[in-house]
Amino acid sequence: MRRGIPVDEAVAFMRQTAPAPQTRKAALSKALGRVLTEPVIATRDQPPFDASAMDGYAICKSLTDPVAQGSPLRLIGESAAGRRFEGRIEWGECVRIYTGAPVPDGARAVVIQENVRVTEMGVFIEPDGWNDPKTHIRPRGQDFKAGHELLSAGVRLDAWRLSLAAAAGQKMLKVARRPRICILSTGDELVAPGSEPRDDQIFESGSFALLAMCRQWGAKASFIGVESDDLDGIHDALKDSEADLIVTIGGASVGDYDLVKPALERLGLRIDFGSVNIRPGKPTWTGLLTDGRRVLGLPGNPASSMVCAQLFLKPWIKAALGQGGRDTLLSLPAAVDIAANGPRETWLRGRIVPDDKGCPALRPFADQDSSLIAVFAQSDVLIRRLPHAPAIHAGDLLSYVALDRY
Ligand SMILES: Nc1nc2c(c(=O)[nH]1)N[C@H]1C(S)=C(S)[C@@H](COP(=O)(O)OP(=O)(O)OC[C@H]3O[C@@H](n4cnc5c(N)ncnc54)[C@H](O)[C@@H]3O)O[C@H]1N2
Ligand code: MOO
Repeated sequence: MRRGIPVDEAVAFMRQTAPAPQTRKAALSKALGRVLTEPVIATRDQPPFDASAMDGYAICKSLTDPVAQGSPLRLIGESAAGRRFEGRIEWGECVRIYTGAPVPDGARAVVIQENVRVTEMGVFIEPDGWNDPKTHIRPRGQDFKAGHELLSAGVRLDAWRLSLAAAAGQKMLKVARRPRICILSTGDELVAPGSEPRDDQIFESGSFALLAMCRQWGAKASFIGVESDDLDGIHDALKDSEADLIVTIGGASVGDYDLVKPALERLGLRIDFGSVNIRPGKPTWTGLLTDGRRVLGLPGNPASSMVCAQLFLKPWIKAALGQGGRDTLLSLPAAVDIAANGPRETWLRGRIVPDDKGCPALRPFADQDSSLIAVFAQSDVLIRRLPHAPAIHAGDLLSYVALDRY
C-alpha cells in the first residue's frame, strides 16, 4: 500500500477511477443540476422570422425618398405575435405590428407608435419616425441559427441553460446518470444534532457537509448514519449499501479505534493509497471492495474531511458526470506575511479581503487547526502552499481555489 502520495497524484487517481458517465433521459422540467452527455443543437433559427422589436407600424422605409415624407401611408393589415400578416407591403402602405410579430414581406423598418399619427386620411410618420436610425427589426437567427451547438456535453444545467434548451424546443435532454454516494460517519463520541449528548460526546457534523457537497456537485448522496467504533457494526452498515462510492468519515488514522479499513477487509478491500501528503487530511485513503464499490476514507477532523472532499471527491464526481478538470487554481497577492511550509502540501482556509488600495488579497485564518468548523464556515477560499514552499511577504502571489459558497 502506498502512503503519503502527492496531492496531484491522488486527484488524478480519483478522476481515473471514476465510473464512465452513463446517459439517461431527463425531462427539461426535471433537469436542473444535471450534466449533459450530448450537446444541444439548434434545429431551427431563433427568431425563426424577422421579428418586430417594438409596437408600431411596419413600412417600406426609405430615408432617401423625401417626397414620401409627409404623405400618409395606407393601413393594409395587422401582424401580431403568433398571427402573421400574410401579404406583402408595397411603397405607400403600412401594417400595424406588435412586438415579437413577424415583419411582413417587403417591410424595411418598424416605426414605433409614439412616432406615428393615425388619421382618417391614413397613417402619418412624424419626422422622429423617419429620422429614427433604428429599424426595430430583429433579424431571423439573431439569437441562434439552426445547426449551432447551443450547449456542449459536460455542461451543467442551470436556469439560463435550461431556458436556452427550452428556446431550442428540446423537451427531453440526454444527461449523465448521477453517481450514487453513501456516507457513513464513525465514532462512539458522535450523536445526531438535536439529541442529548453525554459530556464526552459531540454533535455529528461531518455528514451534513459531505451530503451537501455531493449534492451540490451533482451526485445522488445518502447518509447511512453514525456507526460506533465497532468492526461488526461498520461492516454490517456498509455490506449492502448500494453505491458507486462509499465515503467514510473518521476512523482513518492509526489509533486503536480507527476500524474502518479492518472492517472493510471483510468485504475484500484492496487499498490503492493509504494516505496523502497533505495538511489537513493526511489519513485520506481509497480502495476498492471485491464487488466493485470504491471507498474514499476521509479523516474525521471536520476541516480535513471538507478540504479532502473538495480536492479528491469533487473531481471523482465530476469525472463520473463527464465533466473535465479540477477546480481552477487562481492567483492573488497575500494580505499578510506567511511562514515557510513544511513537507506536506498545505491548504489554508482563508478569505478574500481588500488590501490598503481596496484590491482583493488572500488572508489565511491565523488558526488552521483541522478541528475548526467555525473557521471553515467563514472561509471562501482554500490557499495552496506546496511542500517546502518558502516564506512569503504580503503582496507576493499565492495560489488558491474558490470554495463553492452560496
Ligand atoms: N498518532 C497519530 N495520531 C493521529 C495521526 C497520526 O498520523 N498519528 N493523524 C492525525 C490526523 S492528521 C488526523 S486528520 C486525524 C484523523 O483521524 P481519524 O480519521 O481517525 O478521525 P477520528 O479519530 O475518528 O476523528 C478525529 C476528530 O474528528 C471528530 N469527528 C470524527 N467524525 C466526525 C463527524 N462525522 N462529525 C464531526 N466530528 C467528527 C472526532 O470526534 C475527532 O475529534 O487523526 C490524527 N491522529
Ligand atoms: O491531516 Mo490532519 O487532517 O492534519 O489533522
